[in-house]
Amino acid sequence: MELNTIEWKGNKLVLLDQTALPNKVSYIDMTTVEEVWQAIHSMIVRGAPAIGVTAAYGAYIAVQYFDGSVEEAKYELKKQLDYLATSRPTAVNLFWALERMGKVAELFSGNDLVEFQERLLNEAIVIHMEDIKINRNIGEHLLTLLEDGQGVLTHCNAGALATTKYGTATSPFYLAKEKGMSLKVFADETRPRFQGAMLTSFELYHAGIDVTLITDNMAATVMSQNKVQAVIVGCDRVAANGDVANKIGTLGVAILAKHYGIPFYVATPTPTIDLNCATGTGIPIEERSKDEVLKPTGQYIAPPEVKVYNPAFDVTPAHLITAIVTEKGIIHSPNEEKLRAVFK
Ligand SMILES: CSC[C@H]1O[C@H](OP(=O)(O)O)[C@H](O)[C@@H]1O
Repeated sequence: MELNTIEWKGNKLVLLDQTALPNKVSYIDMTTVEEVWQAIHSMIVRGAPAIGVTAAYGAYIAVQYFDGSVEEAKYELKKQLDYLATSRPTAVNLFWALERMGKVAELFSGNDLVEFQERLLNEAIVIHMEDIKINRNIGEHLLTLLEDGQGVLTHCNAGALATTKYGTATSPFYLAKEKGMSLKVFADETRPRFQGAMLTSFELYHAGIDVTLITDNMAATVMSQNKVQAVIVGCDRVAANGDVANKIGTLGVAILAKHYGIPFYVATPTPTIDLNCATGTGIPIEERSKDEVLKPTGQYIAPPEVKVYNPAFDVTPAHLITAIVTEKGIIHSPNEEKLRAVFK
């Protein structure tokens, strides 16, 4: 089943509605910047790389039909970049992509509005195409750390649905299948939004990849039963010292992996590394609505009035991470010196 998370079709952005999966495969056209903002905020599109690519197209859409001078278009774009930056706070790819779009405008010195608009669309398409290459390269590097027949646990969805193809944490699973290797994937369901159940098990099953869905509280047991030889997760922001923000529950999985002596790998596109953020304590952690916890499937599972704490991400300290794997290579025992070297 070919699923296009994000597609630029002629003159509009088409997004796969990830809130409807796995029961319905449906697509939504994005023709205004407000629709793009809402799609990111409501998680119609989610996953750090996918958010970045979507925001880049959103920046173009914001001035796609603008009528006025280039200077006025630049002013409008700046306003809309700031607006898109409020859609979600944790995945740094959002801000990285918006900054790239802003740079195109800053460097544009012409007076031709159509050329200005074309430059912006072209940058969004470049960011989109780069994402596909980045993910495949991450998969190639991760595959060197795995052996045929191994069990690999993943948390949340850092899959093709969180990116524009292959995924980051799931990239080695797709490449292994291409190469005739077989990996056994254990996908945590990942409460409270169930990205592992609704998205990871869905995409891997339909790709013919051996995937077993487990509840979050089964991770310790499958590790204790030697079913897992590696853990691979995605990330939303890596701090300069190697601390990693990822979906809530990742920290617990990392602690379990350390306890059982299982390598814990973080699949990391370099745009997700934020050297301006010194440590994990500086990463803004999104808190989402109490209803995501109270009503996971529409029915209350607890008293509606009860207090709820719903941080969407947690931070795994660098010392629990065996390696951060980027499209440029493998960073064993990550630290600031090694992360900064990636950009030299
Ligand atoms: C490669 S996707 C990174 C990351 O994004 C997901 O969060 P969300 O579904 O809330 O956007 C999850 O943390 C993934 O690991």
